[in-house]
Amino acid sequence: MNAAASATQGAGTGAVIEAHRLQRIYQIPQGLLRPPARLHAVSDVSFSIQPGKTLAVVGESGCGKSTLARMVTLIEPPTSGTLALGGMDAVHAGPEERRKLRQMVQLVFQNPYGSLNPRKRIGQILEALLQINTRLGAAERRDAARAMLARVGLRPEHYERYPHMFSGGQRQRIAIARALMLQPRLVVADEPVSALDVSIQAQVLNLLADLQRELGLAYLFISHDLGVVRHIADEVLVMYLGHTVEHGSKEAIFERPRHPYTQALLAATPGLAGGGRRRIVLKGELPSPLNPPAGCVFSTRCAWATDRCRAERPPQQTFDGRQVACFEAQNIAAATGDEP
Ligand SMILES: Nc1ncnc2c1ncn2[C@@H]1O[C@H](COP(=O)(O)OP(=O)(O)OP(=O)(O)O)[C@@H](O)[C@H]1O
Repeated sequence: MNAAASATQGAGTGAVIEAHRLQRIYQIPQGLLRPPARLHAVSDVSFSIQPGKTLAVVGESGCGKSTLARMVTLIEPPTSGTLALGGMDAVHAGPEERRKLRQMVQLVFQNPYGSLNPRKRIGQILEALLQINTRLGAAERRDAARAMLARVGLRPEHYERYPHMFSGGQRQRIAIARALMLQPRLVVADEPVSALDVSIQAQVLNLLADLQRELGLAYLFISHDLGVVRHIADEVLVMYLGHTVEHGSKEAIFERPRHPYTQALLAATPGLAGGGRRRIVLKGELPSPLNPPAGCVFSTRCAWATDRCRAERPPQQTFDGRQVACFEAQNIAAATGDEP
């Protein structure tokens, strides 16, 4: 399939986003005498999200989650691969199409304070988006901003206040309000609750779930916290060193993880280790993406790795109702008495 044909496939499936074999390589300067090194931040990641559904992307720091978020929100182009938003090709879009695409997908960050102008009142911050992107008059913009504040659980008087006058949870509500002002279809939430107290986390997650139900939003939810992901995800994509190692329904991933890395992540999360499942403890450091292992990228830390794993990269295969990139998945399941 050529790039343009592949990028419009979301139109037929009804998916809000369809990403196919996304890759992002950074060129890292090595001084005057050596050519730049190639850092594979994201390699060959594919997924789609339907309206009203949440795909969570999980993995350790440095595995490429934020790079993926920047590609999906059109901040950075992929080095290769295709991306369609609402059935429109987002990689080859012209300026007018890009404007439409940018409204279709919005980003919520971990630390909203950094992105809220401290000198602007909340009402101004929300209205500015409408002023730039719509033809609404001043009164309509004001009504829309007030309505959005109410929708995210803030009070009308908050309209006149400045960002520093809010708590962390309230600021995240403002960031969500701002993300929704232009009626996006996809919200990319990059660690949206990691900076909040646990009790506040639950409130913000409930708000996101309510808004998703009301508005039919698709979420790409990026988190290293599997406890949070278990509450919000429909599907989970596990990344390691830029690669998808496992991708499936929340139930498949949490109840019967098949990749040793997913198993290790779950084992490391209190309360999620799972009944009689064998604990797999991660050994060693995350390798440098500038010098990734040959073969399976997880092979240097995997207790099950064979010579083949160290030499050959495992392709994604369907096993027990999910995609998993592991030559040994079946053997591990058999050895641990956990066969499908
Ligand atoms: N602009 C850039 N230039 C060069 N390398 C980059 C750039 N952005 C990210 N990287 C590298 O790409 C890899 C993936 O980074 P990324 O920030 O996407 O990971 P992450 O999973 O989001 O981590 P974290 O949770 O710490 O943000 C890392 O090795 C990082 O150093």
